[in-house]
Amino acid sequence: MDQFKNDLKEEQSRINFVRNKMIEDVAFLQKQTSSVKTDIVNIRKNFWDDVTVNMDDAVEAGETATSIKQQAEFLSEREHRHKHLDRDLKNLKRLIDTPYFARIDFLEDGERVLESIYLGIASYLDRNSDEFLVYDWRAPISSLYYDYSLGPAEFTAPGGTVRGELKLKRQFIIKDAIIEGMFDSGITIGDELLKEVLGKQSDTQMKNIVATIQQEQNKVIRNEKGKLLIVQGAAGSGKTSAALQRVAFLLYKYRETLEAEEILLFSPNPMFNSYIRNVLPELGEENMQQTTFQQYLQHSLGEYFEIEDPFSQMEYMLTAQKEDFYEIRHKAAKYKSSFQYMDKIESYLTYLGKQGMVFQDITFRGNVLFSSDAIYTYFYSLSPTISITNRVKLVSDWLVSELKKLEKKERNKEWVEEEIQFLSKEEYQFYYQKLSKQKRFSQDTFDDFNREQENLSKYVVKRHFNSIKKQIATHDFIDIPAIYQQLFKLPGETFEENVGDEISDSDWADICSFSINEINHERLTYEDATPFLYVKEKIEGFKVNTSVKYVFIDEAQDYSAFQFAFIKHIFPNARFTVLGDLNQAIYAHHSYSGIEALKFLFDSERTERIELKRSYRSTKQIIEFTRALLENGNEIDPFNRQGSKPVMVEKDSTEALINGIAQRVKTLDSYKSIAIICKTAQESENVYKLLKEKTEVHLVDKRTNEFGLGVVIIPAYLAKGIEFDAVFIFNGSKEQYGSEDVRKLFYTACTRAMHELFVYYKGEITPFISEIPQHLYNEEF
Ligand SMILES: Nc1ncnc2c1ncn2[C@@H]1O[C@H](COP(=O)(O)OP(=O)(O)OP(=O)(O)O)[C@@H](O)[C@H]1O
Repeated sequence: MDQFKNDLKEEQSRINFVRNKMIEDVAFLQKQTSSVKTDIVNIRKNFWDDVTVNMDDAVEAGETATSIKQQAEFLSEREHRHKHLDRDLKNLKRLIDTPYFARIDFLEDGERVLESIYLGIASYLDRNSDEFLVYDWRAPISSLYYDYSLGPAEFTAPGGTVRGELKLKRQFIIKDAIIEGMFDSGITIGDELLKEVLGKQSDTQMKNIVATIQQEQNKVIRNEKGKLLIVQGAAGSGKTSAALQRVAFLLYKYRETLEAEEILLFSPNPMFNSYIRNVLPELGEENMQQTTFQQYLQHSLGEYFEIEDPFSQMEYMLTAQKEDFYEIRHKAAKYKSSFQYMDKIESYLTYLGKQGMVFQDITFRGNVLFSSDAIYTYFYSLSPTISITNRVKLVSDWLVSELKKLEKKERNKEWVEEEIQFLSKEEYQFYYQKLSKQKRFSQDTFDDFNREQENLSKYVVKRHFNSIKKQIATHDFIDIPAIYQQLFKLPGETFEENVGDEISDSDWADICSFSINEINHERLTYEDATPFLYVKEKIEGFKVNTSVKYVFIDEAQDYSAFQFAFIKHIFPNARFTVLGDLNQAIYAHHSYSGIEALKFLFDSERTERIELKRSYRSTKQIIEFTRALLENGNEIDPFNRQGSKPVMVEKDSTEALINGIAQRVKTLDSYKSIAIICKTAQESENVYKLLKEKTEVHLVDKRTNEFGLGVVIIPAYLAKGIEFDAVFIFNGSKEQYGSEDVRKLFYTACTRAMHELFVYYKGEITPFISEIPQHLYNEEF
C-alpha cells in the first residue's frame, strides 16, 4: 500500500474514532440537557411552594425576600446551565459530520514528541482523557496553520511565544464523516482545496472560509493592535469574508466580555444582509447587528423629510445629465461630502452660538403660547459661554416651567368646561378613577360639584398640555430645517472668512439656490442627509452609542469623509474595521473618498493598514480582463483558477441584444445564479420587460431584501458585494460606458462574475475595453 493510501486509512479510522466519541457525547449531553430542563420546569411550577412566604412583620418579610431571592438564583443557575449545554450540544452536532478540516504536526522547541493538531469550527475535548481531539480554528495554536508553511513556526499563546517546527500541514474534505479529499500542502494553504472551493457554484448565502483562509486574510482576522483597521483590497480578495471571520474570531477571543450585539456591521444594502446572514451561525456564533447607513439616517430623520437614498442619488447621477441642475448637483454632492463642508458647518454653528437660531412658535388651540421671538430672546439671554446644546436644555426647562403657569390659567377657559360636558362615559370614568386614587373625593361620589369641576378641568388641561410637554422634550420648538436652510441663505462671509478653496463663489451661489429649493420642497438629498443630521445633533445634543465595541464598515469606499467623521462621533467607544476598494468607488463624491480621509480622523499610531492584493472570486481569465480595465490593475494578483476568457458579443439592436442574451442564458442552465447587469435601475426595468417574455428572470431593485438564485436583472450599483456564476453586461457600449465617470461602475459590474463573463453591446464597444489588449477576451459577432 502506498504512503498516501496508508495515511488516508489512518485518518479515516481517526475520524471514525472521534465521531464515535462525539455520538456518545451527544447522547450524554442530551440526557443532561433534558434533566436540567426538567429541573427548570419543576422550579417554575413549584416556585411559590418552595418559598416560605410570611409577611407578618419586618423580620418575616425580610426572610421571605431572601427565600424568594434564593429560589430565583437557583432557577437562574439552571437556566444558565441549560443555555450552555444547549450550545455545546449544537456545536457538537455541527461537528459530527465534519469534525475537522485540517491537521498540523508541530514539534515544539525542546520537546521530543510531535503534536498532531486537528482544526475544526469548534473545539472538542475528550471527556475521559482531557485531550483536545479538535481545536477551534480560532485557538492561538491554530494560527500556525494559517500563517506558516512547513519549517520554523511560532504562535503567541497566553503565556508567551511558542516556537518550533511545522512538520505537516494536511487538509481534508470530509462529508458525512467520510474523507472525500485529502491534500498535504507545502507552501500556501492548499491551492488544490481552494481551487475546489472556488470552482463551486454560487449560492444565495455566503459561505465561511475557515478551511482555506489565506495568510494575508488571517492578518485581517486576527489583528488586534489598532483602534482603526483599514483593509484595502481588490474586488474578490475576501474583504467581506475576512470581516465576518474576524467577527467570529473576536467573539471567541473575548467570549467572556463581548456579545454579538456589541458588534455592528454597516453593509451596502439590505439584500447584502440576507446574503451574509448564514456565515456566523454556521460557525456557531450569533450574528452581529447589521444596518445600512441609510437605515440609520431614516431612523434619525424620517420625521422631517423624504430622504433620498444613495441608490436614487446614484440613479440621478447616471441618468439626469440633461437636467438643469445636474452639473451643480454633482459639484454640491462632492462638496457636501467633504471635511471642508464640515468645517463650514462648524463655523456656522459658532455663529449660531451668537445669533441666528430659528425657533418655531409653540401654539395651543390656535393661540401662540410662546412666540419664536420670545424663545429666541430667552435663548440669547443665556450666557454665550454655555454650549448651544446646554442652552437648548435650559430653554426646554424654562418652557416647561412657564407652561405650568399657563396650564393653571387655562383651566378657567370656556373650552375646558365644554370639553368636560362632552366627556364620554369612559373618559369620565377614567378621570374619576384617577381622582379617587388621589383621594380627592369622599367615598364613591363627588362630594361637591365645584370641586368636581375644578379637578376635571385640571385633568382635561393636563391631558392637552402633556402633548405640548412632549413637543418641548423632542425640541419641536427648534426649526432645524430652517436652520439648515439658512446656511445657504446667509452670505458666506457672515459666519466665516471665505468658503474654502474647494469651491468657487459662483458654484457656492448655485449650490445655495439648489439647496434652498430642495428644502422648500421638503426634500433632503442624500448628500445633505448626514450634514443635516450633524447640525441637528450638534444643536440638540449628540446621541452617541456607547455600548457598541466594534464597528465594521464594508464597501467603505462608498462613504464620504463627512459620513466617516459622523460615524466616529456616534460610536465613541468602538474600534473600527473599515474594508473597501477604491477601484469600486462609484458614488458621486468619489473624489473625496472617505477611506483616504480616515487618516485625519484617527491617530496614525493607532491605525493599521492591510492590503489584500490577491483576488479569489473570479477565474484567472476574468481577473486578467477586469484588472486591465484599471490604471493600476497590474497590482491585482489573480488566484490561479482556469476558465474561459470573457466574451464580447456585438449586436446591432436592442432586440438582438435581448434575443442573444436569452439564448445564451438557456445554454448556461448548469449555473445556479446568473446576473444580467445593467447600468441603471431604469435600464434594468426596460430589459426586464423585454426579457421576461423570453426566459424566466427576476428583477432586483433597491427594495429587494432577499438574494435569490436563478437569472436576475440588476443595476450595477446594487450588485456590489455579491457574486454570480455568470455575468452578462447588458450593453457595454461606448454610448453607455463612454465617460471616465463610469469606469469604476463598469469594473464593479464585471468583477461580480465567478466563472463566466459576457459583455453584450450595441454599436461601438466601450473604450474601457477597446483600449485593452485583445488577447484578454474573445469576440463574437
Ligand atoms: N480564503 C478563501 N477561501 C475560500 N474562498 C474565498 C477565500 N477568500 C475569498 N473567497 C471567496 O471569494 C469570493 C469573494 O470574497 P468576498 O466577497 O469576501 O470579497 P470582497 O473583497 O469583499 O469582494 P468585493 O469587494 O468584490 O465585494 C467569495 O466567494 C469568497 O467566499
